[in-house]
Amino acid sequence: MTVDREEPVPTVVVAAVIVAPGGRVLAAQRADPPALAGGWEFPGGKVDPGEGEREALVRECREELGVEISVGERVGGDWPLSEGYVLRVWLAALASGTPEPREHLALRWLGPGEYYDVEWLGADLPVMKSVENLLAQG
Ligand SMILES: Nc1nc2c([nH]c(=O)n2[C@H]2C[C@H](O)[C@@H](COP(=O)(O)OP(=O)(O)OP(=O)(O)O)O2)c(=O)[nH]1
Repeated sequence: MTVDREEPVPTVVVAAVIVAPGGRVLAAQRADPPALAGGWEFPGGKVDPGEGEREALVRECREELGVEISVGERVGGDWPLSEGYVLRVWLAALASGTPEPREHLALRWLGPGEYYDVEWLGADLPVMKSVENLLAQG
């Protein structure tokens, strides 16, 4: 009998790529920690124990931006983050409200041609590339 060494379960970070008419996507500038402050990401955060991933996405967008979203299709699989964390990403649309930076330094809507105008966090740059391809397919 072989005994598999158990893989530690990674913490899941969920993020929403909120897409608005014209292919605009919402980027958010992190306020902390110091190592990440100033970098741009997609709104989201860690899934709480017992919470569903889409549920966490809706909660984080409510807390961070003051908006309600509807969650659409998944973007890719597990995007690598630092050790012990994985990033899972979904497309989303605004259902109600106007995003405001409650926890971020700033928000920016990036239209096609502007997708790389911000300093994306390392994990988010390939996500942006994948989103660009998805949106180009229509
Ligand atoms: N939310 C978010 N986090 C990201 C992205 N890309 C990326 O590398 N991260 C990293 C930054 C953080 O180390 C971690 C997410 O932590 P967080 O601070 O957003 O989580 P949280 O809102 O649950 O915060 P907290 O309760 O732990 O303070 O994942 C992204 O696109 N969105």
